[in-house]
Amino acid sequence: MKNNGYNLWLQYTDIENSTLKKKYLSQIKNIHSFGNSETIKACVEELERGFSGLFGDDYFLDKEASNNVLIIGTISNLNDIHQKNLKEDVLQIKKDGFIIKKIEINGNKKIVITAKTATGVLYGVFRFLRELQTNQPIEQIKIIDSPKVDVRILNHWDNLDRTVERGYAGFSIFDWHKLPDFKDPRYLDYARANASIGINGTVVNNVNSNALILTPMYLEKVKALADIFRPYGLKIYLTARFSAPIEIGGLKTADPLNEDVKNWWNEKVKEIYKYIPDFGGFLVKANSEGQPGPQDYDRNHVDGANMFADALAPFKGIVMWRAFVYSEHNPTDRAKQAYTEFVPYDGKFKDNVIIQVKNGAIDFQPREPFHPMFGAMPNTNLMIEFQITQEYMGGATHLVYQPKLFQEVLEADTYRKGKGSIVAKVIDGSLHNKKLTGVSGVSNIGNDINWTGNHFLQSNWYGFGRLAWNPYLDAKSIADEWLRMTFTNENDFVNPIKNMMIDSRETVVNYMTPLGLHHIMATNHHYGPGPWVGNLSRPEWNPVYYHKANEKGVGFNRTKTGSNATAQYAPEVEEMFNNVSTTPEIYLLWFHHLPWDYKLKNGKTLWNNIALKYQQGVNEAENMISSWNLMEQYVDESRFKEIQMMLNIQYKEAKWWRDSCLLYFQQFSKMKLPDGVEKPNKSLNYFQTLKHPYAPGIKSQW
Ligand SMILES: CO[C@H]1[C@H](O)[C@@H](O)[C@H](O)O[C@@H]1C(=O)O
Repeated sequence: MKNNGYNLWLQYTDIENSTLKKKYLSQIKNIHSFGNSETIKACVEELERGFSGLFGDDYFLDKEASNNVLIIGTISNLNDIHQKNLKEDVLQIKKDGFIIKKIEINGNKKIVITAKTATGVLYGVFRFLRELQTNQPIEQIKIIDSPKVDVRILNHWDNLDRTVERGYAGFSIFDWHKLPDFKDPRYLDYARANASIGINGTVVNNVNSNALILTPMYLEKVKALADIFRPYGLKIYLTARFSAPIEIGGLKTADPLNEDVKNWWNEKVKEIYKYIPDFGGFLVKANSEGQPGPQDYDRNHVDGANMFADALAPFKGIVMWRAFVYSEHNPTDRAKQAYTEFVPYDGKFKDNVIIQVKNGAIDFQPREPFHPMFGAMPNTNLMIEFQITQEYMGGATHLVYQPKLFQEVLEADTYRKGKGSIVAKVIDGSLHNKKLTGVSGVSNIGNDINWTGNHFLQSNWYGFGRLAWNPYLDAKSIADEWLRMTFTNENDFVNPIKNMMIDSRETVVNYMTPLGLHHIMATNHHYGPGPWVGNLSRPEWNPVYYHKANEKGVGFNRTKTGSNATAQYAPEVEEMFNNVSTTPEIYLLWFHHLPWDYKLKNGKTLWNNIALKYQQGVNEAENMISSWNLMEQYVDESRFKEIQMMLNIQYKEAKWWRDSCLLYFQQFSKMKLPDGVEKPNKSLNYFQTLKHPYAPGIKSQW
């Protein structure tokens, strides 16, 4: 049968190593489950699904067996003897954490999967299945693991008409037209996939929000989804359009300090909780890119966020208030606006507000320095937002393994409480002892059969979830797990392809935006190169705003002699970025405008370095094809070929990037290309923005 990738990393294919399979089977003779909640039922179903796949025809349960059995249930539902045995271990788990442990009671061996909550048990079940999928020994199994972050959430930029803003994997999986009556089985698989990596929340509609989602007709539909997701520990959240009281409430204003407006939201929230008693709360994009917000009424973000917080607090709901704000009021440097608008209000937001900050201060570039807001608001809850979908990284066509990018950000040192104050500590709340923490990711999921448009980009959904659970994990080991579960345990496949994935992030930086260049993608749709003049309606929608190339040089001076964005970092970081010789070269042109003949550490000119990086990126994209071509024997035909075709497009487009950027910048540098860099193919009209025939992922017209 063709493998169409629908089963993601939950392939549960027959374990190839027959000795290992036998060993597993001898230790799992029966499943004893305790408790009968929907979640515990889901645990048993998942185990059965997993076992029948992994063990194939050899799978059968011996209903009589009491030795070598699997015990499933929350700790309070297990019998006394089990509870006693696990007393010490239970002290180590937090929140939805779990224990998987081999124990022996009266000569009977058991593997216990338990937790304080049923959702924790489910996480343990998926973890146990992962151990089998990746062929780990289970004789002495003892795994105790807890999430380090509270809210681990996907943000779907899905519109009610099923288009997906910046989505490249088809239409939205949420079929609002057929809901609530038609419950697509895919909703359940979506919940399973999320639960398997510990994702516990989802915002099902776009931050560029449509107020209709808050009307009864839509709330019925949202409720249907919530009911399907609930057993999997997946909470539903919605975006709240700030002007909803006017649009669907008939009020004349949405002023957050107006009593009628407050009452309207209070009532609306009550209504939502009638449909969905465990509703998670709101995500709000306000006063950004034309969205309505409190500033329309001369109020500030605190006024706006706290209004929602008050309405949600009685139900324990939260408000994720986005810090991605920029507007024409800040013409010198868009990178500074979020910090300027939020940091002065530190400590003013209510406890159930969490400020959602993109990983960098501009916008999900292939590489950005960490956002200066991380660590700068010690008295405010603050979460990180990553973009799993690849708005600025070739849509779903380019293989870019993003956990490497996520890890780079999480490991960056903010120095806010001295050396070692890394972003991960801000995010898990340990740096400033935060009560509410979160990690969000803009989903790359659509209704394509393989969910993410490209088989390999499933790893970004997977890796996002793993890092949200534990922001200290290593991207390489995540890739290892994912490859084994998704394809095969053959080391001759896993090792080279893992390296290919790990290197893919630097490759995309090389062929798109080396040495700190950024936002030079084609204007509006952001697919392909476009360093030339783009959308003129606003300066910061124009790539020339970001690279500032002229005869004298290239780069954005953000030091104290320029926009002074560096001043938004802790003094140690500020100093490092202000000084060109201590700025890591990967961020050079992010912070400095430098002459074309400026010498880098390798003694070569800036121009030559730029050119060589573009070439390197192309070479690496070509090498990905050769690495993949050696793997035919390990992968089913359909996935092998689909990936191969994608890699060929990526290589073609890497050349497109190299040629257009070098030809464009050469007009200013007026320097020759160094040896080793292929001559751009001038016959193509490169200085034109790609007119995409159907423009996937275009911005919606709100
Ligand atoms: C949802 O809108 C998006 C917009 O499409 C995108 O180009 C930009 O990256 O960010 C916005 C945001 O994050 O709000």
